[in-house]
Amino acid sequence: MLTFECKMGSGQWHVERRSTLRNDSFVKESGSAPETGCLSIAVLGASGDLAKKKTFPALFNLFRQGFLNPDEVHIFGYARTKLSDEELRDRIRGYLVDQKNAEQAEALSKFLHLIKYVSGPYDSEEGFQRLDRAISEHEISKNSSEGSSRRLFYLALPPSVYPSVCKMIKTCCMNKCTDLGGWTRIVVEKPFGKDLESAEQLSSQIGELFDESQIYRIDHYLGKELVQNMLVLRFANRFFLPLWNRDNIENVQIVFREDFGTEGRGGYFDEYGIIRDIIQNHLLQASVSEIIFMTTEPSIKVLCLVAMEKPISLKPEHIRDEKVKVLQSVVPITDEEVVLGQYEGYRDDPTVPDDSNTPTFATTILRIHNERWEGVPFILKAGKALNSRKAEIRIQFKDVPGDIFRCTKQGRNEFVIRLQPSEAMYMKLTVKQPGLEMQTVQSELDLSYGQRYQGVSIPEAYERLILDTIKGDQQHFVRRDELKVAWEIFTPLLHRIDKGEVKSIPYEPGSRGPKEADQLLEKAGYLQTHGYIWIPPTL
Ligand SMILES: NC(=O)C1=CN([C@@H]2O[C@H](COP(=O)(O)OP(=O)(O)OC[C@H]3O[C@@H](n4cnc5c(N)ncnc54)[C@H](OP(=O)(O)O)[C@@H]3O)[C@@H](O)[C@H]2O)C=CC1
Ligand SMILES: O=C1O[C@H](COP(=O)(O)O)[C@@H](O)[C@H](O)[C@H]1O
Repeated sequence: MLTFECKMGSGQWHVERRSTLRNDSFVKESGSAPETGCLSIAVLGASGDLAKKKTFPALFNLFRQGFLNPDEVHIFGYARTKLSDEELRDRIRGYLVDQKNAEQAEALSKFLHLIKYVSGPYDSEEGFQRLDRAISEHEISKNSSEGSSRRLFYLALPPSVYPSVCKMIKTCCMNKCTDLGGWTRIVVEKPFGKDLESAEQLSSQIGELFDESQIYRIDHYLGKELVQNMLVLRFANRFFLPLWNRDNIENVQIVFREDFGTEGRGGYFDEYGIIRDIIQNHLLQASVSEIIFMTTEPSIKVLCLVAMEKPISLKPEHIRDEKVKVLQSVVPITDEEVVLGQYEGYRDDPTVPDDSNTPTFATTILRIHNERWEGVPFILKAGKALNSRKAEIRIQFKDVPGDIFRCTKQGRNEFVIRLQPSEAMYMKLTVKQPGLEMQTVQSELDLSYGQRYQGVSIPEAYERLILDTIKGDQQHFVRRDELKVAWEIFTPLLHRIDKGEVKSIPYEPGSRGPKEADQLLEKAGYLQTHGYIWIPPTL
């Protein structure tokens, strides 16, 4: 159900519930078919941070909402740490649910009973044979015929162990036959490699073991509600079609900000930095293939969805083809269009070297050499320990030609897609200031989800993507060629940073980042609206 609002005579908002307007042709086109049969989900690295904070909570939410049928599903945790089933359950319990919610408490207890833990190393057959036996016992207990059972392996592990783990799965844990629709799929987290060469090497190692259709490279930004809305927004609305090009758009910004630092992940982060952690993946691309690579790199993925041409259909391969094309049109990044920063205090983490140049902030401009986007800067900005937490896409339009109101100084039209928090889309526009005088003022047309879709819970990105992997829908995952082009764009810059040729400028935690980044934006043509700020409406 969706909620719709209408303004009543009293000036009160009345919230009306109507059935969701579902377009079944979309479901058919996207190629996912319903599947049934025994489902075993193995979370490898179950003792870790991602597993407890994201993977198990997403599985629990799917279970609670009826997407994981207790008559078919079993969940296995696997890691080296020695734990009993009960100890694993105790570790994750607090992350799954609001303990005071009685309704959820009952579901929680049922969910936890579906979880079994197997301990073993990542590079020896013995542990994986035990995992296979545990899975087989479950399949037998459910009377599942061999050919229909489904096995999903979620690698919540550091990428360094992906090759050996994939080899062990292939040797010991594959679904024995697939003649009744059964399958084995692998979900892989980001970062998938450190540069073009290492990513390609990893792709080849895994590619020798699994078909692309079995690999799901996750980028959880592709699972965010408003990222998923991009195609609909762009291609189902007459408003946008004629405007979405270099004739009307001055610049595009894709921004990721966090108001906290690396918080205990300093060792990992220092090896990768903000470009590999956020920009090269989340902000840039928007999907790659059936080993499921769960990557969390939002910038590149988001850029693809903003800049790509209309796909010939909604089939995952058609969408991913368009994404690859737009990435292939990105020209090499120049050092003049990059500002790096590192927050003061970052090196206090004992796992970070005292002389680290690793950026915790970066603004970089990408230029797309094609008919639609020539001359339009795509500004990708990501930073940790800044003054706010948000992720958004900001499309700034050109000034109105022959402006009789002389209002350009107040601000340009902007279309903003707020991915998080407080999901929203709003259009900043100039209107007449209400009153007797003819004065203009900045205002907005606002679609705030919290207000517009009251009572509709927006799924977590991981929930949606795990469900897609179960359904076999690869649309929102990263295909190998997409990953390759994404690395091609950033590898030369990353190598220059690694060699210390591009320096990170210190910035104060809780600030906007280095002032040089704002100067770069201004140079690129971004005009900030002064004296106006959008405030998410409260109910
Ligand atoms: N944490 C997060 O918020 C996010 C993480 N990711 C990605 O998800 C994956 C897992 O991340 P996260 O859970 O934070 O990682 P952790 O460091 O918590 O590692 C997960 C588990 O892997 C095992 N492990 C850790 N280091 C090694 C090693 N060097 N060799 C072998 N096994 C090791 C440990 O289990 P044991 O010792 O018991 O075997 C650990 O519990 C990574 O690829 C990460 O980049 C992506 C997005 C967000
Ligand atoms: O992939 C990652 O994403 C998180 C931010 O995810 P979000 O969904 O909370 O926006 C980021 O903190 C982390 O550094 C990165 O690895």
